[in-house]
Amino acid sequence: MTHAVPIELKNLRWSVNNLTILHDLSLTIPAGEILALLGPSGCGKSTLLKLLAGLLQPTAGELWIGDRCAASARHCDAPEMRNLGMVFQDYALWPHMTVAQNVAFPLRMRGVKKATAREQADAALAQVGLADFGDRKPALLSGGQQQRVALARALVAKPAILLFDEPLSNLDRDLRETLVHTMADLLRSAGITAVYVTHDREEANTLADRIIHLAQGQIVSVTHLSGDRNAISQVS
Ligand SMILES: Nc1ncnc2c1ncn2[C@@H]1O[C@H](COP(=O)(O)OP(=O)(O)OP(=O)(O)O)[C@@H](O)[C@H]1O
Repeated sequence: MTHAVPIELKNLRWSVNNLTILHDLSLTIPAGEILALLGPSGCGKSTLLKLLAGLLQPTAGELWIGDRCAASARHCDAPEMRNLGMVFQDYALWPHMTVAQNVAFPLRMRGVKKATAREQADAALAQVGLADFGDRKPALLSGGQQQRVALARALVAKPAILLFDEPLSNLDRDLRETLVHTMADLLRSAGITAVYVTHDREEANTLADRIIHLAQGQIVSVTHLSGDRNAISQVS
């Protein structure tokens, strides 16, 4: 079990070329919550994810991760200081490495010895249902299996936060349905705080504790799914 951390956005703004893309967002994501970000193309979902990851710096406001101000207009903690993992749409696996080497890579980068890293990679692969796939090359795996490898690679370093950018959008519907359940189970049992960007309302409904609906860089409504799964609050 990971030590989950809360995330807090305090009037977080991001502008580029005098254009404000995210408008002073304020939001608290409690430790261990799975939050889905839903909204039309161009509303700012990926931009918000990049601010959380440390790939962009806010123009104004503050981002708090746990009890630390991770970013503001004055400073920005590097991604590797934030104890987070990311899973992308295109898997981003290294083709020249085996599946196990891909999963072990974040551990090797931290100086974990080869044998220990392999053991932990095998355990992470077992978690995502790929126990026997460690010695294969990623190209020999299906899209759904490659995305499981990417998930194992994100989980292996035991991050406090996982960020997902439309991870299932390249897969067919049946696979998406299976994988979304696998992800929800893994995130809940690991107690990870997760932010999950998607276009797919059903996926968000299945996975998330809460859905934030974004439009034109603003939060327009919030749907609470745990407890009363139909409670929707409008944000004026
Ligand atoms: N570096 C940049 N320079 C100029 N405009 C940018 C830059 N990055 C993002 N934008 C603009 O910010 C807006 C939000 O982009 P973002 O990628 O966050 O949207 P999104 O909701 O993730 O869209 P999609 O669902 O299509 O991925 C878009 O209008 C985009 O063109």
